[in-house]
Amino acid sequence: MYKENIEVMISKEEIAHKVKALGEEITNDYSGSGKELVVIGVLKGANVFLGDLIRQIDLPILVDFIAVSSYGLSTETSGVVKILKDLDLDVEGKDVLIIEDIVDTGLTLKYLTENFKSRNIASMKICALLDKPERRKCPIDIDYLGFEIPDKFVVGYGIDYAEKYRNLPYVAVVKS
Ligand SMILES: O=P(O)(O)OC[C@H]1O[C@H](OP(=O)(O)OP(=O)(O)O)[C@H](O)[C@@H]1O
Ligand code: HPA
Ligand SMILES: [Mg+2]
Repeated sequence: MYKENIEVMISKEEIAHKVKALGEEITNDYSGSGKELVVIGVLKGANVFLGDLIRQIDLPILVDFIAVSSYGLSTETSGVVKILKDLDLDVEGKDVLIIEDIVDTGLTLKYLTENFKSRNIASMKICALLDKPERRKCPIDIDYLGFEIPDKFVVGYGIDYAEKYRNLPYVAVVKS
C-alpha cells in the first residue's frame, strides 16, 4: 500500500478553503491594475496548486510555466543550476505572479525572482501554498501564503518524494 508511511498534515478541505481565500485576495489586489497578469507555475510541484488557484481568480489572466533544475546545497553556487523549461510567454511589462507549492531554503525562488527581474517585468509577487521558514537559506518575501509548516518533509497536492505522491489530494508527512 503506497500510503502506509504517510500521515495527513493538511486536509483537502483545509486546502480548498485556503485556496478560495487566496484567490479572492489576489482578485481584489489585481483588479483594475490596467496591466496583464501572468500567473507562472513552477513545475512540477506547483501544477496542482496552480490548477485549483486560477479557478478562484476572477480576472483576465495569462498562464505559463517554468521548470528549473536544482541540486540543493551540494555546491557553493545558488543551488539552482539551469532552466529546464522556460516560459512560452513574453513577460516584459507584465505583472507576474509566481505560484510555488513550497518554499524551503528559498534557493529556487531566489534564482527565479532574479531571472524574472532581468526580463523587464512591470511587477512581481509570490504565492506559495507552504512555507518552511526554519529551512530558509536566503530571504524570500511571500506575498500570498497558504500555510506555514514545521521542518518536516511533506508530499501530496503536487509535491513529491522521488516523483511519487504528487497525486495525493492533501499534504502529508512522510513518516521515517
Ligand atoms: O526553497 P527550495 O529549497 O528551493 O525548495 C523548494 C522547491 O523544491 C521543490 O521543487 P523540486 O526542485 O524538487 O522540483 P519539483 O517541483 O519538480 O518537485 C519544490 O517544489 C520547490 O519548487
Ligand atoms: N517535500 C518535497 N519536496 C521538497 C520539500 C518537501 O518538504 N522541501 C523542498 N522540496
Ligand atoms: Mg518545485
